[in-house]
Amino acid sequence: MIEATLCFPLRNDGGDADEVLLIEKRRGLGEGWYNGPGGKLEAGETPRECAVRETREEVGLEVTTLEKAGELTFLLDGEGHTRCHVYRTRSFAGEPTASEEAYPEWVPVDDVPYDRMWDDDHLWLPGVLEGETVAGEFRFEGGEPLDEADFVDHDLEWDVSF
Ligand SMILES: Nc1nc2c([nH]c(=O)n2[C@H]2C[C@H](O)[C@@H](COP(=O)(O)OP(=O)(O)OP(=O)(O)O)O2)c(=O)[nH]1
Repeated sequence: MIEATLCFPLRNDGGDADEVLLIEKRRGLGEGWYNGPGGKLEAGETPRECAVRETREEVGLEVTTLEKAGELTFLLDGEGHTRCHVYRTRSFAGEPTASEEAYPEWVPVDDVPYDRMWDDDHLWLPGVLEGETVAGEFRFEGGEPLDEADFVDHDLEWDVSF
């Protein structure tokens, strides 16, 4: 199974609302959709190290003090395809900048463009952005690539400890 990560940097907008740093993905799986910075683990890397590296590579932000918020398993045609470790953080240095892989954008947490994201994201990302923890299993059907398969059903468990 592919091991991958997602990282959701959060900041206060100066009032009483929060914003999340999303990327518009410019290539690879999920191209053209919004997501958090993230990607696949490299050899010898921990999920946390991967989330830090991918966020640096994709948007130039140095994130620290990552809080584990989720563990998501994506199944394709009944077989484990990707396990994704989800983090959030309010600690980072630098300014988001575009890369070959991603255009970054601060988005109000109440205005996340779920219609331009993976079909399952509206089920778990709102809770993650509110500070909850989640374990989820998401079943897709229709063959590779995963981002062209149909999302068919899911199980979610909230308030899990990692
Ligand atoms: N939000 C969300 N992210 C997902 C879903 N499924 C899924 O694989 N992802 C994430 C996990 C990874 O962060 C990312 C895919 O990995 P990636 O960005 O490295 O893929 P890629 O094909 O572009 O790989 P690369 O060439 O850059 O190595 O998509 C999903 O249903 N929702």
